[in-house]
Amino acid sequence: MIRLAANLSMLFTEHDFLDRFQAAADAGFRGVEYLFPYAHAPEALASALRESGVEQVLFNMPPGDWQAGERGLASLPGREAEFRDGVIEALRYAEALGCPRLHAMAGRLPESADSDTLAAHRATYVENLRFAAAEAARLGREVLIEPINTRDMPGYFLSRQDQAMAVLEEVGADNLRLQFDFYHCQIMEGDLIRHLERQFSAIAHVQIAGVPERHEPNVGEVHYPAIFAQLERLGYAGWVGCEYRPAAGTREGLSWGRDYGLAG
Ligand SMILES: O=C(O)[C@@H](O)C(=O)CO
Ligand SMILES: [Mg+2]
Repeated sequence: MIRLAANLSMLFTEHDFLDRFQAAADAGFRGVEYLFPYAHAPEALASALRESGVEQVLFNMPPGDWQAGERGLASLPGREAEFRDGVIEALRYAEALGCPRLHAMAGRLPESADSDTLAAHRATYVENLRFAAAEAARLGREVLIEPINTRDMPGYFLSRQDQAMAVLEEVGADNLRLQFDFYHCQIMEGDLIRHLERQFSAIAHVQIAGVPERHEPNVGEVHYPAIFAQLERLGYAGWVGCEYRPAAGTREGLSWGRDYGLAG
């Protein structure tokens, strides 16, 4: 069964952040995800979850200075202490929100990156992910890594599926898993169903959006009904994060999800 989660960083932005939980529930979503919870007290978020009856399915660890263009810390040499503090802070929120999985963003390479820079990022990434996975395991949580397309995020360290699979293997932690975002994979590599099949056992969460505009999933070059059918055939039991920017209003664009329980 396809279970849809609303990404509250992109959907329902017509509402104040804490009101988006109820708006998502009213539209038929049973789960929510978003980039970052840290601007709000965990108690306020927990009460928004409780009152709306939706589950918190995912959020991201602190990403460094987002306004300054940072996109995660996990692979950044010299920022290990900050990354590790962020892991502890994210786990504190995960406990308060009952959230089972956390995304650790990798960060960007400098423009001048050479092979030594790449090797240093890779070594830092592996060590930091080992730390994050061990801390998360003590609390029964998962840590996810997500390849992101370098057109939207130039220089992002983790951009390809085989790179992510090699990192998962090298870290070797059962609770370190893959966040498979069909939008990013289509832009970087295509061949979505074959990637899904090959990586299925590593996948803990998937996300969708239309390509190339990142609007509703029924607009653009990806045929999501075939992907949903394949997820069902494979027995996918996780959530499908709806991480797209509505072309007009959020509610106005939900008709694509009628077959999956949305009030479009
Ligand atoms: O795909 C994305 O953009 C997100 O899942 C994310 O976590 C980083 O922006
Ligand atoms: Mg994503």
